[in-house]
Amino acid sequence: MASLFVLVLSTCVFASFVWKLFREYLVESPLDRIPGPRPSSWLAGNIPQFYDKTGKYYYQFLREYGSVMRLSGLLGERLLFLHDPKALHHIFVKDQHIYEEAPAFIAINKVFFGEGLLSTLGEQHKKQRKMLNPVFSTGHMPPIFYEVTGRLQKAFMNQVKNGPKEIDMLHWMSRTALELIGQSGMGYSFDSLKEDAQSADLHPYSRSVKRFGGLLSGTGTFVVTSYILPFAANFNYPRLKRWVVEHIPSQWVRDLKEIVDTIQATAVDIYMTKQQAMIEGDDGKKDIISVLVRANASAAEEDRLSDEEVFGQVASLTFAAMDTSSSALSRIICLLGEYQEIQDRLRQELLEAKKANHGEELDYDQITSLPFLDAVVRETLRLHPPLGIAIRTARKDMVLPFSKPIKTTTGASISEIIVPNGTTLFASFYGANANPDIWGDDAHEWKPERWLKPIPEKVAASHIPTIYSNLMTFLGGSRACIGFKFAQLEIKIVLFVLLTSFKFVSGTQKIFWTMPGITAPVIEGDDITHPSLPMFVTALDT
Ligand code: HEM
Repeated sequence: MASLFVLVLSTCVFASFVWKLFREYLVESPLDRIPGPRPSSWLAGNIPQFYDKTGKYYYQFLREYGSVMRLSGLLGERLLFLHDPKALHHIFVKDQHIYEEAPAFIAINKVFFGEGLLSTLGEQHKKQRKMLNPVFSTGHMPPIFYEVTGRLQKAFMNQVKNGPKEIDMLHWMSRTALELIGQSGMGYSFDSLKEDAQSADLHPYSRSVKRFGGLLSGTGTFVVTSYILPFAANFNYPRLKRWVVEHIPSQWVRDLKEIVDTIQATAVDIYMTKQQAMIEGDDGKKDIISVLVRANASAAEEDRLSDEEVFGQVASLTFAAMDTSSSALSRIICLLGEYQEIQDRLRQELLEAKKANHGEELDYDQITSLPFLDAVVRETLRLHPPLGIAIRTARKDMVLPFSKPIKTTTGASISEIIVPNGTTLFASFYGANANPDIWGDDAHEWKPERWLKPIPEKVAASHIPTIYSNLMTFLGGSRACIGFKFAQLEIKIVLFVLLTSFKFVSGTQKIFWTMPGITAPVIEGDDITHPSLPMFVTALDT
């Protein structure tokens, strides 16, 4: 019986390939009749020369992801890489309703996180943002942030009280980020942040999310993520779906199922606790989901989210907040380990602010007004965006204009490009944030002090889709990061607490940062599915 289902499933997948190829190659697009240059091959080796002046981002991207790209090209996908500001403005702002989230991503998110912001499109997504935007602007977070970071500080102190020690910063930043979103987002504790907790003691959610990226990357999983998951996400017979999944004889499928189950079970647990608290009249909690549940209960009928949609936000927010913030924090501390003079200057600013505040923790206004802390955070998020790309799919034949002509591999100069319906577009945040045409010749250097001066006129005039400092790090337009203020505050408070107590020095091993997905540090020679960032930590004499 199980093999019959596998056979039916494979036939459906095969039929969908054939239909795709037929649609791409045999059905004429109106754009085919328009004369004009277009890449001779949408895939092949032309990607770096054609779309990337710097080369750096795409070469690494292709090295780590190249086989997936080639396979998707063979299957008839059209892929377009770009970072031109005008083109990006069209994709994420002007014509954002045409350039939608790639179907495979929406499907993966739906399977794993339910009906939250990460997996909805169009009017449903708009409705969810309308309900959630005010919830995020309430800014009650500092006290709980300090409670969590206080535990982190204690855990570090216990480890280094007898002298400097090499500590995996990524491990600790991930645990801290999860506990921060758990406590301030859901009023839920994922991690006690005890220093002696072993991997097996961590919350199952934490272990599951860590395995999620690794299991879903690589050529082997490409067909599943691009074709089977979209099919599964829209197959609305949950019992049958579960039965099929349980009978597929594959360890990989069993692992994925376990991850989905853990993420969903955690979200259910959190959501049910909230509902119960509401019933019992405990409605004073200020975490994001409690505020959302209350706002939803009193919203007009047409604006109200369903239970599935509120529940979907729990898993979506936890996932969206965890690895992004911990990646950003790890990168900043890694750079401060390399640039000791910048670490000293930053520490001095933080210690002076603490002293001026009589040794007390800084409130929201105080911490957000520290100029050098802000400069270090901005510069790191500019040059090293935790998420390197946004992927969109054109839902109509379009023509995409460039701000200045670019050369094709055949040597022709073009100032716009034809984008047929179905083309997948990869927008490079790194390419846009470090574009020398906008940021100047030192665009690729990490220089926090650039933020202490007025930003170049060209930056302000670039019209990059943005909600943060003319950078694409948190994107712009209707799908921009809803947690960008939360993330900045969290990063600043963790840095404040750690740098006023400890000194950080680079570890002995060489580190490189992976690029597709959320960037993560890996020791050179280690498997990229096991990221880590060992650094020497010393307690300060204060
Ligand atoms: C440094 C940390 C962070 C970075 C760099 C970041 C970046 C981004 C980016 C680039 C997107 C758009 C992705 C796309 O559409 O392709 C996004 C979306 C999102 N982020 Fe963040 N994020 C961060 C932290 C957070 C935090 C802390 C939260 C929650 C508290 C959060 C919640 C979300 C949500 C829910 C979305 C989906 C928004 C939508 O589709 O309407 N993020 N983030």
